[in-house]
Amino acid sequence: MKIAILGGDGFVGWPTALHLSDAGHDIHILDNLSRRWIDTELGVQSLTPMDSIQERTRIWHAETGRRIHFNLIDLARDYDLLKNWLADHRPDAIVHFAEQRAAPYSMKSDRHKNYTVNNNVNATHNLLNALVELELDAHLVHLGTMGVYGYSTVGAAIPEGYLPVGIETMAGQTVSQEILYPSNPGSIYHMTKCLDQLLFQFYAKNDGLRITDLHQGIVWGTHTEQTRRHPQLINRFDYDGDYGTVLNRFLIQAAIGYPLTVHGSGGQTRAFIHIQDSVRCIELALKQPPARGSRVEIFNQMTETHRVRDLAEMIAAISGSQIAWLPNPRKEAAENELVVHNEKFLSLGLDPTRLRDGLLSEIVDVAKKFAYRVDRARVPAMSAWTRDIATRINHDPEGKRLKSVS
Ligand SMILES: O=c1ccn([C@@H]2O[C@H](COP(=O)(O)OP(=O)(O)O[C@H]3O[C@H](CS(=O)(=O)O)[C@@H](O)[C@H](O)[C@H]3O)[C@@H](O)[C@H]2O)c(=O)[nH]1
Repeated sequence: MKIAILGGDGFVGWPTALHLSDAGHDIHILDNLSRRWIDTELGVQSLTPMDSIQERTRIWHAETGRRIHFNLIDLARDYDLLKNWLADHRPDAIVHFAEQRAAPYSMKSDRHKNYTVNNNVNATHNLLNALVELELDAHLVHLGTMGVYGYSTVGAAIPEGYLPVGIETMAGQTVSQEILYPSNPGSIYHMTKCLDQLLFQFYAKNDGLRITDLHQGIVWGTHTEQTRRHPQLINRFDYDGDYGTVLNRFLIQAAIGYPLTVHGSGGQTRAFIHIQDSVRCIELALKQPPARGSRVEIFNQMTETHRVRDLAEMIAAISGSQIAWLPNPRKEAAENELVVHNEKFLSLGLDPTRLRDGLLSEIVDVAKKFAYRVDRARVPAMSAWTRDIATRINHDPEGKRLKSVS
């Protein structure tokens, strides 16, 4: 297939481009390189030394003889460029990662909220709009998030996208219907993915677009089979307080002897998936396009759930690290249960990488190898969800934002 990978320079986009190229597909990356600009804005860099996208694709060609094409296009702002590119290339499938993906970054300031909403919603809408206008019947696979479901304290199992409900009619009868699972975002970033869901629902219904939405959990790990092939193909690894996700942060913190930064009681339960499984799931989803005219296909792209404090304790036990119990900069349930249905990918043959299988080698191979590149000052998560929380954190009497270390 000819596949366009929108956001193919990012943390999941790049290994996906390599994986699909390796599988024989004709890969075209469209990216505005915003993630690299945001590194510059924040004054941080990937833990792993990362080459330019042009250099990465040159190395891939030298290693494999296969070409990955790169196009500098901003989906949210360059509608005509996007439309012209789609008209010229008419891909068979499109994988859409081209959104600002960090919840703390989206909550940093009013400017960051605006940027995240404008960028994410416009990128998705421009794409859908162009597909209709060009009568392009490409299968669109979108990287959504488990965070659209929210983290209720009720603890009911989360279905794959749709919830069966009984609605009482005027005549007093109960009719059953399947509705999109009610959105319950926990950040501006997560909210944009909820808005995406509505855009997809409308365009699938109105124009018959074929859309798959992957509700992905927190990705951990760095390497995939293809990124290991050459040092310059290495994936990015974020450890800072805005873009680093919890498990990868704990791994690098353990490697540099920094107390593991648990927010609140660490009772937050979240869904996880290894980067290798993430790229496999995308390939599986591409092989299962929904029929034209059918509703949006939704998969829960996660393989296991963990409580934050259990992860911290597991890594502390392996590495001897201390745990720092910090006031939570986010507004989120202090404790939640999470049971998630993910049978669709398992039935398509996904054989999950379990946390325990991959954890130690991740610490040794990546975190320790590149620990010298860490700026410890960029480890704390400083983005507060509300003004009240910001005030509370900034007026921490100990001046260290630390509740206790154990
Ligand atoms: O040092 C830290 C960092 C995070 N947390 C806690 O860990 C949980 C997860 O935080 P995260 O930063 O790992 O994940 P999140 O903000 O939810 O976002 C990440 O995971 C999402 C999947 S999910 O969480 O919605 O399933 C993706 O959509 C996003 O792109 C990705 O950045 C939160 O309760 C947070 O308070 C800590 O305790 N300590």
